[in-house]
Amino acid sequence: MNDGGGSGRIEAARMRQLLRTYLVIGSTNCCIEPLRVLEEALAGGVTLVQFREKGPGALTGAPLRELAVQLQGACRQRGVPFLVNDDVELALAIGADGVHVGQEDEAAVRVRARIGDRILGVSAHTLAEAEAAVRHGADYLGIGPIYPTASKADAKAPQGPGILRELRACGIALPLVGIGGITIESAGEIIRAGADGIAVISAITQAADVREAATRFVAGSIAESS
Ligand SMILES: Cc1ncc(COP(=O)(O)OP(=O)(O)O)c(N)n1
Ligand SMILES: Cc1ncsc1CCOP(=O)(O)O
Ligand SMILES: [Mg+2]
Repeated sequence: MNDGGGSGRIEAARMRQLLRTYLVIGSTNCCIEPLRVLEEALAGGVTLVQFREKGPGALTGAPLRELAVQLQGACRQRGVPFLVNDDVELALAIGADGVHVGQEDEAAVRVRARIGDRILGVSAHTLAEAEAAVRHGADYLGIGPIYPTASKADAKAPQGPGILRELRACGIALPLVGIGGITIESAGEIIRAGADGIAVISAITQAADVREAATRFVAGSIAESS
């Protein structure tokens, strides 16, 4: 399953649906067992999952692969696509539904050649980066950080929702997801600014009640789209 719904690249309309409540998760983001956090978030209705194992204490080697396979299995049980951040080798090895790469990672045009029709997400911070990613075969763009974040040590300066309005005004039509410091309270503004969804790490993974937090994001997303 890459949830393109069969052979060929995923349709933009389907990609927009998947981006509505996009969980990004790694062991360093979780206060309890990552599988338990993911299962609670899936029960709350998250629509897409990215495995992002980065930062101090991040797993490597066999333990990293084992966690990836474990989390992917939980997503498969719920029919939610599972993407891998940065590591194209790992994504291909475990049969993930796609990858997300940034401007400092393997070039999007080469990743597209390696992954075939699987989902390809690319980070963009400027119109030029967004236009290049579109040319190079991205299925969606990750835009941010929108707000300050403690989950990415090397994050660029927060841009605010205005970057989303700018990209849309300049003709970027690809599915967009906002990321960076997004909370339940700020999610609506991200959608109104032009994003198709929101990507979240800490507001879900570090919530006192993960399922409830995910549920509130999903409910907010539905309300914004109605
Ligand atoms: C959905 C989404 N958007 C942006 C990012 C950031 O990717 P990148 O710039 O490559 O930084 P790292 O996440 O690799 O530190 C993302 N991972 N997901
Ligand atoms: C991976 C990434 N890319 C830009 S900001 C960020 C971290 C988002 O984490 P949080 O939702 O906890 O701010
Ligand atoms: Mg990256």
